[in-house]
Amino acid sequence: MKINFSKYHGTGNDFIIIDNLEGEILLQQNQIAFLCKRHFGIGSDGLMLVEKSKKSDVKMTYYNSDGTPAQMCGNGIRCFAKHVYDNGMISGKNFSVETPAGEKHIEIQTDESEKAFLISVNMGKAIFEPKEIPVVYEQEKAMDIPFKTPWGEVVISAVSMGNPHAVIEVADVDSYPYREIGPFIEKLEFYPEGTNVNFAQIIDRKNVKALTWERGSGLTLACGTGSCAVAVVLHKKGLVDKDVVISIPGGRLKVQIDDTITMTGPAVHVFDGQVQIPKEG
Ligand SMILES: N[C@@H](CCC[C@H](N)C(=O)O)C(=O)O
Repeated sequence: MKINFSKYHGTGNDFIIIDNLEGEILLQQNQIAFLCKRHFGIGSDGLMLVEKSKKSDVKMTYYNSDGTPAQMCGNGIRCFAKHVYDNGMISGKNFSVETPAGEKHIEIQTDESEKAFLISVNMGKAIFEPKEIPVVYEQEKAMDIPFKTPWGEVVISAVSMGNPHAVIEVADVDSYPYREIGPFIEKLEFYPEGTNVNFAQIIDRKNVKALTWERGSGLTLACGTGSCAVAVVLHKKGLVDKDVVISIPGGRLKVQIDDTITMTGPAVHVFDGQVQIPKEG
């Protein structure tokens, strides 16, 4: 079977987007993993299907590069929003997207030439209840929990942005052993569904440098939900303001904390193509 796809990135977090408004495309885990595989497939951090929604304007179904589903993707939803907007699948610059993490609201911000193109997503509320993240923890909030690792003690704050996150404050992201500690924390039994792992270095009250080891995708150049998780955890601890710029290897994301959290950043269309899908199994 051959299918059409589009390739996007949001601050270097890259995605394959496939239109499935007719519901004819059913991809197995190994097929998604093949498409996302660098050097062998198209290559991406994740894959999204555009689907019909009964309650919102459109529905986003998201998969990590290993083919596992995830509830939400912050960079992904901006790319998804640009795709459905540019291809006339929705009308207007404000619309809603159904995700497994609830309905998200999009605002496309353009100048008249449509050259300056930013997308804001209302990401909803951050979730701190241990059972809802989920983490195995009996107290009210799983903040500042120490864990022993082969590379020394690591202190984690757990939060959900619709998907699970660990936030670890570090003195210097670049020299931190994130390649070892990321996959170790991702698979801790403390997170029964696994977790995304964010390393955060506070620059000042409005700027944080961060890096994310993503559940199901590994090290990426950016993570939108991870950037929100970093901002909200550091704000809760009184360390940063309500408006924070998160600098990640692929660019910068603006996070505004209010009753709900708004994330703003770019989305870039890279190319379109057609690909032969390998057999299931
Ligand atoms: N890249 C994403 C998050 C994608 C999902 C994540 N790996 C998970 O399994 O929860 C983002 O920009 O938020």
